Amino acid sequence: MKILNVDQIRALDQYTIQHEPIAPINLMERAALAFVDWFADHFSTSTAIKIFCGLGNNGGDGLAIARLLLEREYRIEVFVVRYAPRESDDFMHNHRRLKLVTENIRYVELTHDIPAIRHNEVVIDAILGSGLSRPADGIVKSTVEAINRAPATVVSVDIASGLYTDQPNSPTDVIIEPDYTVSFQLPKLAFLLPKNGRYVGNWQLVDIQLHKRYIDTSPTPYYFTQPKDARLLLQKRDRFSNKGSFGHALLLAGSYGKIGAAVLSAKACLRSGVGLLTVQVPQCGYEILQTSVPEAMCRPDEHQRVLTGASEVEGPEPVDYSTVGIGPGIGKAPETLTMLRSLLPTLKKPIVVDADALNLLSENRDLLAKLPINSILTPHPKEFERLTKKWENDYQKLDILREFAKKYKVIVVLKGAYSAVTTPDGDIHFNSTGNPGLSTGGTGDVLTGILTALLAQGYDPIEAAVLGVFAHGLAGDRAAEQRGPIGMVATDILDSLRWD
Ligand SMILES: NC(=O)C1=CN([C@@H]2O[C@H](COP(=O)(O)OP(=O)(O)OC[C@H]3O[C@@H](n4cnc5c(N)ncnc54)[C@H](OP(=O)(O)O)[C@@H]3O)[C@@H](O)[C@H]2O)[C@@H](O)CC1
Ligand SMILES: Nc1ncnc2c1ncn2[C@@H]1O[C@H](COP(=O)(O)OP(=O)(O)O)[C@@H](O)[C@H]1O
Ligand SMILES: [K+]
Repeated sequence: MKILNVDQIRALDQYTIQHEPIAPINLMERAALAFVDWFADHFSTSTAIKIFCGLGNNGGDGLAIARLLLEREYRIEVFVVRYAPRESDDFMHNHRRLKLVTENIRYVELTHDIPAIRHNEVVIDAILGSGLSRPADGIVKSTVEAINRAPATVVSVDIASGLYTDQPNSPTDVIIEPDYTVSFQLPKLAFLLPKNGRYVGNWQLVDIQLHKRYIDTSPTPYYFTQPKDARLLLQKRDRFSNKGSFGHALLLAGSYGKIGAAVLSAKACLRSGVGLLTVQVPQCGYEILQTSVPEAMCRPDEHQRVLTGASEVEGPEPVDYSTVGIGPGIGKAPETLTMLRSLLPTLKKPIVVDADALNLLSENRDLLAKLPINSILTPHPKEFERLTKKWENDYQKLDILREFAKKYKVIVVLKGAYSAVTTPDGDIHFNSTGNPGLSTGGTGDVLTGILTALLAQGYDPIEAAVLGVFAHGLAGDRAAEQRGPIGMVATDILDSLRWD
């Protein structure tokens, strides 16, 4: 699914009006109806509702929503925040229509016009939408502050008033902090960025049938991976396949005290369809790995506690494996750095690089240029900051991500809520699956195993990253259903992985 910018959203609106065709006021009615259908599924008619409307089209939506809720016998009070003399045409139209059915419309011009809001009420925030062009001030600011102070449940229409759709807010901006955002048709970039969490709440999309042709032909670097996008990437297994058909992966993982990382990665790799797996662990991990992951072959490193790359056991050279996954639990011993230094230039195919392998790269940046093209790097934000630099805001972070992926011709999976899969072309695919239950040790090791398995099977590296990150989050969502987000652990994700 594409994520469009605010100018494209406006143009999409106009395109739909011209080419469907549909009168602007009817498109607004459709949006209001979609909102009200959602609202009716979440709140009963006994709910006391205060709707705050601005003077643009977001306010117009609010007025139409007010009328439709009245038709459904909700108890509503409407407040128009009169911050300017100008009103949009569709606002005026809906204002007239609402006045025909209720006299209960009040106007907020001064702070003493702002009503008291009680805890069992629901506030619908339709003050400012995607047309925000400057920070909220004056009576808008005072109203937003009053709503934020109130103990009520807040539902924002399209986007929280005061939040920019696709540019950074300043830390001093006053913005609605909703419980829910019900937005129209396409996700907004602002919803996916960590710093905006409290200005978005639980966000939902409602379909208002904006014109598909415009969406399909609009260029954008931003995507939001949906189940159907992921399903399209999944390769079917041939009836006459054998284990040789699905690659032989090499995992370099674990160090003394962190053999669990190697075990989790290995299990995830096997649960993601790899044909054969060899794991190289320090000698101290040999028995652990052979016992807990009998499906994997184990090549003990000649070092007792850390990886050096050398082994007394004969085996293929790393370059001869279908792919290599390196990093989970490896630590940063000098011997391990030496291994990385000699290994990287020998590899020809994309690999997966995670955890301390990334930290070693940050401390030895010359090695970045040695990464095979289209390798997948999976940093969490701290690891990514070490690889690059501190960012001032989430938008700058996206620019840094893109620059890095382009410069080193790698795919970067910046992990977290809505993990951002960034391609060497500068596209960013935000993941839609996963939950805070994944914020627990070992879940990243599972992801490394999954991605290594997909590369070994011959998946295109970008597709492997998008699909693997999606499947990992989905397994996390299944685990959270079973165990709850607090009780779940990385092993539960392994048990929940499914590829159908
Ligand atoms: N395609 C879709 O998705 C559809 C979208 N629809 C709806 O339309 C909404 C967008 O409507 P919109 O463009 O009229 O913008 P909105 O934010 O209501 O108001 C802009 C006005 O506010 C002003 N203004 C700006 N900042 C301000 C501030 N801080 N304090 C005070 N004023 C401020 C600004 O002033 P200006 O910049 O012109 O000086 C302008 O006059 C969208 O969010 C959705 O709800 C649906 O109805 C149908 C389908
Ligand atoms: N709040 C969250 N929502 C969705 N996914 C999350 C969230 N927190 C963490 N994750 C996911 O969990 C994994 C954590 O990886 P990482 O930080 O490397 O953990 P570890 O190194 O302990 O295994 C990543 O895939 C990340 O996207
Ligand atoms: K709003």
